[in-house]
Amino acid sequence: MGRRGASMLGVAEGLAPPRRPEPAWRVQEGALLPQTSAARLSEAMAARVVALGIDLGTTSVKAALVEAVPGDPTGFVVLASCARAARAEAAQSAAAGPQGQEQDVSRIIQALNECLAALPRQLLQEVCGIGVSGQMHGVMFWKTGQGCEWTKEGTSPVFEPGAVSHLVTWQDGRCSSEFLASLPQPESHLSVASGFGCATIFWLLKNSPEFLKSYDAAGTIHDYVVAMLCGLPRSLMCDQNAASWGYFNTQSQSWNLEILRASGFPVHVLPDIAEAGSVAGRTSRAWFEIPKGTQVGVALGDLQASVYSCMAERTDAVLNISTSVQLATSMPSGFQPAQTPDPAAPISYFPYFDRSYLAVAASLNGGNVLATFVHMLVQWMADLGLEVEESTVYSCMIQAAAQQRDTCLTITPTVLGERHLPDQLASVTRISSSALSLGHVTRALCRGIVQNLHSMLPFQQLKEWGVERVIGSGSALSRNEVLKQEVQRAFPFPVSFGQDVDAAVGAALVMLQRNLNQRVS
Ligand SMILES: Nc1ncnc2c1ncn2[C@@H]1O[C@H](COP(=O)(O)OP(=O)(O)OP(=O)(O)O)[C@@H](O)[C@H]1O
Ligand SMILES: O=C(CO)[C@@H](O)[C@H](O)[C@H](O)[C@H](O)CO
Repeated sequence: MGRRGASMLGVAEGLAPPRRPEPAWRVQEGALLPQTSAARLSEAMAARVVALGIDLGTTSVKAALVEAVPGDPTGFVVLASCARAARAEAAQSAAAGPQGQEQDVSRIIQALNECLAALPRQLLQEVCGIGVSGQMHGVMFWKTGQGCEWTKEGTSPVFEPGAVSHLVTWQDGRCSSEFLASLPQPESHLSVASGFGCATIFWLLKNSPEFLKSYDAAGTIHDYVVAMLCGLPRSLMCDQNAASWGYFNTQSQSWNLEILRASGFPVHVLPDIAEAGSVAGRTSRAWFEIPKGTQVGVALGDLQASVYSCMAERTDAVLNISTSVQLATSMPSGFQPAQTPDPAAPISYFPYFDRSYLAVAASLNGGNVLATFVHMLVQWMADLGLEVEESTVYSCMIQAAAQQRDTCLTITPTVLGERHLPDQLASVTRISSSALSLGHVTRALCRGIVQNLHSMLPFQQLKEWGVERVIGSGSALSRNEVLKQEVQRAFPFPVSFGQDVDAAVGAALVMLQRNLNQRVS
């Protein structure tokens, strides 16, 4: 993979993220680093290479310190990791109404700071690259030059958000079907849904034009963090995130500027585009114990970063269940999606690395459905005068469902609708008086999440595409035995379960590989 052309910013020396990344920089001599002499290779490998990966998720922030171990079968080791609940839901905005979903950026950065503070200080000093990923589709705004303030937390230098808006997340439902239908047709293979950055900006343009005048930069939450760490003069975004905003053409790697301008869209806030896997800049100051001048990668989509962390073979599919669900497999090299968006299609083609694509069934309804059920129970209990911790509810319901191996209760769990069927909400059928226990309901919810995914991408279809194995990731899956059982029951393949800091590890791996490539070239 070389330079992509003048329109791409921040593309440094060629990084070659492999299509099947797990053994990427496990040195399979010659395969990945063909011009490298054995002497230079062993010299490079002798030095310790540690990268920090960060994932700014919807529910939690995660950080992982990952070291390259060339002799190890996996090629890397996670030295330390940390996750912190963000608890960032902002109060309902009057303009957006109950469909709005916004998060408070200060809380997300606070959770990030807590994660960094919990990692071993000495290892942070050794970090040679920082990779960041996060919740795709969402948008936040800031004022260039005033996006943050640097301060100290204890003895550690940290930044705190300055002139920033809330983050309007991918779960935001303010753009109704009618509103979306009123927008111009994008020149892209991806259609535009509520919660996509450009749809949200169009909505703000129509409903809160004054709000937009307060800011001159926009990005995802992870683009914001990269911009603050590096002190970037303009916001910078990779094609993975740009595609998830809508009105971005992945073939020409450019925004649909003419279409957007013609509709009065504030194109000046759109980020510049960089190649996924390239370096956005270097830290402009020391951050915690990480030295000033450390390379920071352009922020990646959480979907792509999770897949990167665990898809090892061409015949693998990745099932990630965290707040939402994604089932992804890679398309053959050279694949190009049809250039017309199809809003009714349940499968999307998202850009991966090196101009390749992932075929993805991206369901909006995953762990968040279980979280909604838990909130409902906790609220009902409070209404009944009882107090119970959410974590207690999770463990009791998972235990109850583990003992309830089957159920006739059927739950279609689409409380958020789906992007291809926004108005089809959840339903419960086949309710009998003997199937109302906590175990029945939880089993039916977990089964429903998996069955809903199956309705979007029938698992047999994966077989036809040559998939032989499914790798499960995401903490809603790793923490829930019943969900794992339902996954194993539904897939006609062996399923292996990975780690729950997957996207953070994936983001770190991209930086590690880049660093190793630089050392040996
Ligand atoms: N105590 C618990 N036991 C089991 N599952 C839990 C528990 N607490 C939360 N969960 C599940 O984990 C989900 C959150 O997963 P995770 O922390 O991976 O989210 P996230 O990384 O922010 O998501 P995303 O990457 O999609 O943005 C919740 O939606 C819920 O279903
Ligand atoms: O789950 C998410 C954020 O926590 C999303 O970013 C998903 O990754 C995304 O919705 C999906 O992967 C693709 O649309």
